[in-house]
Amino acid sequence: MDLFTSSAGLQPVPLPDGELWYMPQLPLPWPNAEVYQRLIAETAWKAESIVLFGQSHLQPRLTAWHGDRRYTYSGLTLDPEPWTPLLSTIGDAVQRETGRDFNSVLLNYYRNERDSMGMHSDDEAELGPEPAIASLTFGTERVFILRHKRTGELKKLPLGDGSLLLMAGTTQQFWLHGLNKSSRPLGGRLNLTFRYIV
Ligand SMILES: O=C(O)CCC(=O)C(=O)O
Ligand SMILES: [Fe+2]
Repeated sequence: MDLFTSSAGLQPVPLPDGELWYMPQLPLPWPNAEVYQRLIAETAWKAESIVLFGQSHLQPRLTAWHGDRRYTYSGLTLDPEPWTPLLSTIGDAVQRETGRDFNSVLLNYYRNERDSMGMHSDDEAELGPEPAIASLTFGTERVFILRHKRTGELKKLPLGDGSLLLMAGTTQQFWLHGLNKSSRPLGGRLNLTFRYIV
C-alpha cells in the first residue's frame, strides 16, 4: 500500500472567525521518531534574542529558519538556511495534504517543560492578508492554545507526535496562539511552521 494514500486527510476544527484543520498523523516515508532525531541532529539550532517592549530577551526555545526568503518578526531578521533534502520531503508532504504552497519553514525546538511560546499572531505583512500556516509537530505532545482577541474565548488543542495543524483564513486576524510552560517534566518537542513569504 502506498503510504501517501492511507490517510483520511485534514479535518476541519470549528473555530469562530477563523479556519483550522487538523490531522493526527501526516503520512511520511519515515517513522516520526526517526524524523525527530534527524531534525534535532541536522539543524543548526540557534538561541535568538528578541526585543520586547524595548528590552532584549533570549527566546525560551531554539529556532532555525530555512527556505527561500528572509523573515522579520519581533525585531529579529532571520536570513534563511537552504532547504535540506529532509525538509524538502517533509514540505512536499505538507503541501500535498494542505493543497497550499509554502516557501519557508520556521523550526522551533522546545527542549523541555520550561520552553514555551508567548501568545502572538503570525500577522507580519510579508505573510499576506489571510496567511495559511501549516504546523507540524514531533516528539512530546504539548497543548496549543488559541485565544480570541476580542471575546477572550479559549481553544486548547493537544498537538501530538506527527500531527499537522493548518491555520488559515482570518485565524491570525482574530486569534492569538501560543504554548505555556508546564510544571511537570516533559521531553523535547519539535514544531515546524511552513509559511509562504510574499
Ligand atoms: O510550536 C507551536 O506549536 C507553535 C509555533 C508557532 O506558533 C510559531 O512558530 O509561530
Ligand atoms: Fe505562531
